[in-house]
Amino acid sequence: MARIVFDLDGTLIDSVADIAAAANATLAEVGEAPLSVDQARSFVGAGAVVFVERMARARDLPDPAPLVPRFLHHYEGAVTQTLIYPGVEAALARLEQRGHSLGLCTNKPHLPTQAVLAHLGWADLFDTVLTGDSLPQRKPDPAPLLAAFDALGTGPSIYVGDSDVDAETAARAHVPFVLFTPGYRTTPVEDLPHTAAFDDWSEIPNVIVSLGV
Ligand SMILES: O=C(O)COP(=O)(O)O
Ligand SMILES: [Mg+2]
Repeated sequence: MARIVFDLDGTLIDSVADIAAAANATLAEVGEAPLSVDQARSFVGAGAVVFVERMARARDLPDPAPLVPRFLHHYEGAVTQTLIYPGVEAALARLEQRGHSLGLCTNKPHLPTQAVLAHLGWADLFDTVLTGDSLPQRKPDPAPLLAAFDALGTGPSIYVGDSDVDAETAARAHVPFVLFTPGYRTTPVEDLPHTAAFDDWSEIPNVIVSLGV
């Protein structure tokens, strides 16, 4: 049986509306105009600090540092607009029934990750959870992904994610990468290295079988 690790934002959940709301609450506090949801989506993937750096650049703010704690404060409980992609829960239940172990490796910080997992009733769904601040390194550094696989014991490894950062992380960790194409990637599918791709969660159990694990 395999160790299957999943990314969170843009892979299991569509959370950009909550992230944009936290960003826009932050910008409002410093008298700046809001981001569009599309703009916010294009800034997600490399963690909260990089998100704030991109947001500050978009508003010509020279120093992102003071915005980081403000953004994290608004982000902590930002769960109400987040949606689970259709078919995710049935697919994860199926994989678990087949005996695979399931982990989470996200660049989302610990507090909003815990908040959204609790909100969705997923607090006990994953056998291990690595967040953007669990280790000194975050994706695309392979360390958190490798730590997630280690925590799941032994067996073949598969990483499922949506973004350019995820593709690079998997390549650097030397593990097969399964790409969820409707997520938050900013690069065409054909330009992202991947082992397999899918656009509907009902396909994932068969995709995993096709990888021979
Ligand atoms: O917080 C981010 O930037 C991205 O989170 P993810 O790694 O779950 O896609
Ligand atoms: Mg993602």
